[in-house]
Amino acid sequence: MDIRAELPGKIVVKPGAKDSLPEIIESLGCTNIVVVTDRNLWSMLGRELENIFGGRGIAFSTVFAESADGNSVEAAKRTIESSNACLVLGVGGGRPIDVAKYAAFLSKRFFISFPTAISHDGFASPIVALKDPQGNPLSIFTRPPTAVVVDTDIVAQAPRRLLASGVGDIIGKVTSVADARLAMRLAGEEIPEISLVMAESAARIVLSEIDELARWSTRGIELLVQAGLLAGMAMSIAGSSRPCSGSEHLFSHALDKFVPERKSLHGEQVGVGTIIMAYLHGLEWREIREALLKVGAPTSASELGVPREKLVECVLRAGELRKRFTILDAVRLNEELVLKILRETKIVD
Ligand SMILES: NC(=O)C1=CN([C@@H]2O[C@H](COP(=O)(O)OP(=O)(O)OC[C@H]3O[C@@H](n4cnc5c(N)ncnc54)[C@H](OP(=O)(O)O)[C@@H]3O)[C@@H](O)[C@H]2O)C=CC1
Ligand SMILES: O=C(CO)COP(=O)(O)O
Ligand SMILES: [Zn+2]
Repeated sequence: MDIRAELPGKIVVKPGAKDSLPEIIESLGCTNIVVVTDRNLWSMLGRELENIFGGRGIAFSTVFAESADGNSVEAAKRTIESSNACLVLGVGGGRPIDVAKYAAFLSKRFFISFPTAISHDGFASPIVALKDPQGNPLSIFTRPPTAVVVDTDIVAQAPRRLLASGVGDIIGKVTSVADARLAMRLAGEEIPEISLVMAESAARIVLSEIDELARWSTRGIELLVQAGLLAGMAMSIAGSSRPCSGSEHLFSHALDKFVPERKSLHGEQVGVGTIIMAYLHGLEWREIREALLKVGAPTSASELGVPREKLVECVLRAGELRKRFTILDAVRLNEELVLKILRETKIVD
């Protein structure tokens, strides 16, 4: 099948990578940028970045995106237009990066992704994940980042919970790829093999090196970043999140929609969803559960902070949220069977 894809133009992953930002910005012919971040992260990094940009005559405006919604994107767009910025730099976790990525895309500006934590693979992907007015997932395919710059010194200092969430999101590729292959077999869908192999490889890196990751060593952080880069590029090549988002993500999106009061992170929800969907696929769900336990990611409803009956509802209704063929379209679930699965996989008592 035809492939027509863009990938990130530059990738820098190293300790102190923040110092590479000026040369990358200048290489794009830019001297005036907008930084999209949030107040806490800017209090942590703002002075250093100010010095780095000031020292090279790079002018910048800051936009604080406390939530990833239309208002934040519009505010960022207004600042981009009013300052006639050449480029948008996203600094932070998933929310600021999504707002920066989408505002840059809509304003037709370069976008540099500078994640401060690897809590999922959005830092390296063309995807912006918003919600429609009914709370359904809106997976918007924009463009891959012009550059991905990951300062492993900064990411290594991120709360372990965030990094464990990133591990969960990457492990989810075990079932997202299984769903994609099922869709090709049973629903005649065409998906580039290269994108599936890249997504599978991302999960394999994390699963085969889980003890290194659990130490949160420099090498462990680097492996998580590399897995995220592979996943992001897989989506760029596939032209959608299909290789990296299957039934395990539908479960996560169902939690977002039907349990709005929850406090769990995307990758944490995906990790638990992967246990469930691996069971449905007849895959080795115990390996997945063990890996999540090793990095301290949630493996149960109580750790997600979701009541049992809500969790059952989310499994039963996950398939409603998106027209994307997954294992949920190939099995007939009911409350009793879902409870049996949740008990057998130790997600509920
Ligand atoms: N584009 C994509 O492919 C995807 C996008 N998403 C979107 O991403 C968002 C979820 O992203 P996620 O990262 O899980 O959650 P958040 O963006 O909400 O970040 C979680 C927390 O991480 C904190 N944080 C980030 N970096 C650091 C750091 N280095 N040190 C200390 N705290 C840090 C933030 O703190 P503070 O707020 O105080 O700065 C924030 O409270 C949602 O909007 C979701 O829709 C989800 C999946 C995929
Ligand atoms: O989270 C993602 C990949 O990890 C993006 O997936 P969605 O397209 O389901 O938002
Ligand atoms: Zn994800």
